[in-house]
Amino acid sequence: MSVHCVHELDSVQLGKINDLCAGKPSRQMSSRKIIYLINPISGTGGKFSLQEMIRQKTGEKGIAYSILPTNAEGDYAFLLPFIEQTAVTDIIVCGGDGTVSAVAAALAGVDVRIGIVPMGSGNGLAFAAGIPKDVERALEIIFTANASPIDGFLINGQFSCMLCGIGFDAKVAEEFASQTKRGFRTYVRVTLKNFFNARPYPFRLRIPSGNGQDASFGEEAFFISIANGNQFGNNFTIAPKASLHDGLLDIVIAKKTNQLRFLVSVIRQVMGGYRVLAKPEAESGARIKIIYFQTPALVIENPGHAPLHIDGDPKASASEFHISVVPKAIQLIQP
Ligand SMILES: Nc1ncnc2c1ncn2[C@@H]1O[C@H](COP(=O)(O)OP(=O)(O)OP(=O)(O)O)[C@@H](O)[C@H]1O
Repeated sequence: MSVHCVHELDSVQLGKINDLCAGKPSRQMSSRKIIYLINPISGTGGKFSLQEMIRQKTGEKGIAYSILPTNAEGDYAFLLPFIEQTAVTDIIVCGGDGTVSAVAAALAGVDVRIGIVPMGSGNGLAFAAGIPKDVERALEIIFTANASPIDGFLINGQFSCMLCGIGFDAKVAEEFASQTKRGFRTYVRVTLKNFFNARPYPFRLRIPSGNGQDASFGEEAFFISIANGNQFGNNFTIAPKASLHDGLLDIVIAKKTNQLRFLVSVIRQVMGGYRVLAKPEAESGARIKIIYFQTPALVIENPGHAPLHIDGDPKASASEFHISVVPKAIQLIQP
């Protein structure tokens, strides 16, 4: 297979991937061909032993494979020619949500299986799908489990597969991205630091109804989460009723209140204490501190220019966000 549009790959990497695609499976070989993408900086652990385990386990299964590094730009379009000519059957992301998100964005709608070996700081999509952090068990799922479709969504044309946030959690994501050390502890430290300075932002939401009678309401809030998966990561389930494949987005609005109530209401939400509202607009002026509802699409006006993150990575914000679900966007290997 000759390859173009692969400026991210050096000649050694290109050689590896061409060998993988050119090789014909022997009688003992599986018909699967896997590309593992390893993020060298995600999470806290070194990735040397991971590479060793991948080599050992994938070799034992008789599956042809290649291991490549991820790239800081999050550009994975170079994978398409390999997949579209059906040579490569599986792309396995060894990294966190940011890496999964960038790979999924490039491969949405493409006929390829995507697997995850959770090696990030939060691993929200992997945990929402029931993929364990233990590398050996995660690899076993890749070898034995089926792939099934999960939704994604678009926010102002940018793809997300797990969760976007506008406001407080985006501020945390922004500061986290500039830390030299990643991992869970860094998340906790940065979250606590920002918590005491958290401030509400003004928002206006419009929820299309399909019959021309859109619901609309304004709200001051610390953050709005738009969730396809159920969590921020680390099993912190901000959208406890979310399903990865129901064609709906779970929207969580943490309304303006004092810092203590903000904390208590978020904890209550994580514990499943707030029900999903059929008419969220009816609750906007009420005492309830978390508004939780489900919708396939919505528009959020953001006049206070609250910051945005997409799947944990900070992104440029906007004064208005148009958000809609993309049903069955990717094929995820999951237990
Ligand atoms: N080869 C690379 N060199 C430097 N940075 C990289 C490389 N590949 C990816 N990145 C960066 O890694 C970041 C994404 O990391 P990732 O989301 O996988 O891990 P994490 O943030 O530790 O975990 P999580 O998102 O689960 O909290 C992106 O900012 C991306 O630019």
